[in-house]
Amino acid sequence: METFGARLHRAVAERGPLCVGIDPHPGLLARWGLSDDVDGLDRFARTVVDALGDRVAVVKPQSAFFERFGARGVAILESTIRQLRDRGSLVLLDIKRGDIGSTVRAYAEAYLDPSRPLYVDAVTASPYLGVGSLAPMFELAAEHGGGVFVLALTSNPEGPEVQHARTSDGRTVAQTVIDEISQLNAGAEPLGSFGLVVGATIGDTGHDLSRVGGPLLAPGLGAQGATAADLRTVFGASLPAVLPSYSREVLGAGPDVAALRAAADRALAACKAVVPVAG
Ligand SMILES: O=c1ccn([C@@H]2O[C@H](COP(=O)(O)O)[C@@H](O)[C@H]2O)c(=O)[nH]1
Repeated sequence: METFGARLHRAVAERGPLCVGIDPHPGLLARWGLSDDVDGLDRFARTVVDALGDRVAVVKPQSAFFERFGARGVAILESTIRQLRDRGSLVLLDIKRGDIGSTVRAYAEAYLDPSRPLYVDAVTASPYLGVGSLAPMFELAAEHGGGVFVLALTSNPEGPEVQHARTSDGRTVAQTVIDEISQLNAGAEPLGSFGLVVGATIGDTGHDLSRVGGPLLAPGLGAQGATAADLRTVFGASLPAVLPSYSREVLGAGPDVAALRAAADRALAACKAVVPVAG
C-alpha cells in the first residue's frame, strides 16, 4: 500500500505544488449566476471538478459549504469526492475535526476508511483537545495509507492568541504540535503522511519547521492577502515541503472552465517560482 506522503510527493512532481479549494461561498454562487441551494452547489462543484480535477495535484473541498445544505449537500460532497478521484487529483477534505479519542475514532472511520462513502485521501484536524486525542486518526491513516493535516499556525488573525501561548516547558503551543507531528513522520521517505497547516499570512514567527518531514499546507494565499512571495518569509528552508492552497482567488475566475484553468495556472506559476519541487 502506497502511503499518502508518497502519493502526494508524486502528484506534486507530476502536476506541481498547488492545492485548490472548493469553497462554494454564497457570494461566489451569486457571482457565478447560481442559486444558493443544492442545485447551485452541485453545478458549482461539478464545474470546479471539470476544470481542475485532471490538472491540480490536490483539491480541497471545504466541508462547511456542503454541510450548509444538510443531507443533500453532504450527498453532493460524496459525489464530488468520487468525481475528483476519477480525474486523478488527491482529495483533502477540510473538516478540522477534533474531539476526545473515542469520538475521533468515528471521525477517522468516516473519512479515512476506504469502505466509507466520504472516504478521502487526507483530512484536516484540530489538535486543541491535545495532539494525543487525534491518535485514532493517525492510526487509521497509517493503516489505510491516508493523511492528516493538523492545525499548527493558522492563517487567521485570531490564531496567535492560542497558538503562540507558552507551555510550561517554554515552547509555544504551536511548537508542541509541530514537534509531535514531526515524531510521527520520523524516517518516512520521500515524505511523511502527517502534515501541518501553516498559514501563508503569518510572517516570520520563529517556529522551527525543519524536522516535520511531512507536507505543510499553506492556506491564506490570494483572498486573505498573502502572496506566493510571502511563502519565503514564512517557510524559509522548509519551502520544499510546502503545498500552497488557494480557494476564492481561483474560484473567483469561474464559472467559465477555461478561465478557472487559467487562474489555477497563474497560481501554480507563482508558486513554482518559489517552491522547489523534487523530481
Ligand atoms: O489556517 C487555515 C486553515 C484552513 N483554512 C481554509 O482554507 C480555505 C481558504 O480559503 P481562501 O478563499 O483561499 O481564503 C478555507 O476553506 C479555510 O477554511 C484557512 O483559510 N486557514
